[in-house]
Amino acid sequence: MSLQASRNISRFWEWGRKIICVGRNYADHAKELKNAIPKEPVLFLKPPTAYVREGSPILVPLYTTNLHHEVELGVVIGKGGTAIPQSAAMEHVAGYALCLDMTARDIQDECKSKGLPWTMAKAFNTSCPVSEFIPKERIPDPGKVSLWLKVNDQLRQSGCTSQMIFSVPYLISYISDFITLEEGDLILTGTPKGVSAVQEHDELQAGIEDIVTMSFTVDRQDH
Ligand SMILES: CC(=O)CC(=O)C(=O)O
Ligand SMILES: [Mg+2]
Repeated sequence: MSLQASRNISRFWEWGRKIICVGRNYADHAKELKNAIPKEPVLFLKPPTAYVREGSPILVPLYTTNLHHEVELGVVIGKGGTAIPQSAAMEHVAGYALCLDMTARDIQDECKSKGLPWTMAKAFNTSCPVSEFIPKERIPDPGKVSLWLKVNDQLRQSGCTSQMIFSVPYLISYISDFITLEEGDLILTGTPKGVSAVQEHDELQAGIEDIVTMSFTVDRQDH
């Protein structure tokens, strides 16, 4: 198979591209963590080694006792660019994915209090579970879709992307002003309220309306 033929956007997680995450993009979540409502997007990165797919477990790092789920809409970039105007931003979207931004909340709190970056809290292996690729046509308006997440059949998060402070086109334009977006990059757009801790053997299920669902088990890292 030629290199060209092996690069299928519906398997974007295999491409080794950037995962750019937006934090505090829902006022109700910023409030539950006692964070200020941001005036500009709060950004951080995960490496491609953070990806995990259904069938493999989410691993709790040895150094945390408070691993949280954050359900988020992911935007898959189909056409790269720098300084993309908001008016053209949607032309750069190939599709979407349902994502979890797994967060070691105790480590994040410690980093925040020391003024340190969140890398240990956000970027560890398996910190980015993703669903199958959702073609762009299946979500005509990314500003109007509902997301939910259950832990052991109990609903923990339920929100709508209409609650986002910064819209998908705004985020694409804002990010591309200083990080060149490339085909296969993923943008995580932030989480609504309801984040909570998960334990070893928990079953996580999440979905976007009747468009996609996914499930993961939680396991402890063994070394
Ligand atoms: C406080 C956070 O962890 C920010 C974040 O990731 C979010 O989705 O909001
Ligand atoms: Mg998040």
